[in-house]
Amino acid sequence: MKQALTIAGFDSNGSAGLAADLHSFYAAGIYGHGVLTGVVAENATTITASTTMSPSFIKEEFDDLAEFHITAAKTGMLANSDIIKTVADCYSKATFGPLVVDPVIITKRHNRLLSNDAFANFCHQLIPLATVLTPNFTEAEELLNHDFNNQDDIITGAHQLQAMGAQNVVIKGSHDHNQPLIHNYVLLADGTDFWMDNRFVKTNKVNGAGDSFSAIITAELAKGQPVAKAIKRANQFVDVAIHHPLAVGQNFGPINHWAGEKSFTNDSDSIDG
Ligand SMILES: Nc1ncnc2c1ncn2[C@@H]1O[C@H](COP(=O)(O)OP(=O)(O)OP(=O)(O)O)[C@@H](O)[C@H]1O
Ligand SMILES: Cc1ncc(CO)c(N)n1
Repeated sequence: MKQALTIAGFDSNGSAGLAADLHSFYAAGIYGHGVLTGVVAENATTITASTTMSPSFIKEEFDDLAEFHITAAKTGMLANSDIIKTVADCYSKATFGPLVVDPVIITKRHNRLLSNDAFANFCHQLIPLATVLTPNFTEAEELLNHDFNNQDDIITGAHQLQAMGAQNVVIKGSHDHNQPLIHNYVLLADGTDFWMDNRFVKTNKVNGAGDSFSAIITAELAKGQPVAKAIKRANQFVDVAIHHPLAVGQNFGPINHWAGEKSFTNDSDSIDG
């Protein structure tokens, strides 16, 4: 059985974080393990409280997973510099395969999930471990400390993130309600690149879209798929999952992992590497 690991926080409303990652692993046919870093209490509108696991507890979780044959891992909410240091240290000593780093810095509802004083640790200790780095538009701007004003800025930004140590970079596009498309930019380790343009859907059911995107990349890498194919597969999964919303939550809500799962069985061989 192929096995993957998510190193992430739990979101009480189930739409994001570790729960979304495990839904995604399951949908991709992968067994999922989880190193819990923290918990957020979230209703259908906003996060109301959060707490974190201690570094010693996180280390214990890593130690207990050493006996499993995990072939890819991802990070989600790491919250603070102590957790980043612990995760970077534990991951470097483990043999968990490629690492997808999703910089969970700020949510769509503008809740900050990474403390400001943890940016330096994130950049110096985690980004160099990333097989794939998947910031959203705002996170990429924050990591590089400058705004993107056009597509050339995004391309330059991805190269800068690669120079910081990430092998492959996906900068997820901004969401503009007046624009028909979301432009997601992919820069691969060999210097080749491409855009994934998705039709913008006017919906509030997009919680955990980014977590699920990085989780499906992880699941595909755990199966041994090439990076480009894993990224395209994840993009298709999330796109289908957003186009078939679930009636969960009176306001914001989750993407539909069941619909995403069907996209695997329908045309899993149709994506070029
Ligand atoms: N409204 C939307 N319509 C269509 N696609 C969307 C929409 N929102 C997000 N996506 C897709 O979801 C994927 C994840 O991108 P997004 O920018 O939402 O990540 P994120 O901000 O990290 O998500 P989150 O923090 O909620 O997990 C991308 O492939 C993007 O194209
Ligand atoms: C625990 C957690 N991780 C990530 C996000 C953002 O998707 C969230 N809302 N909660």
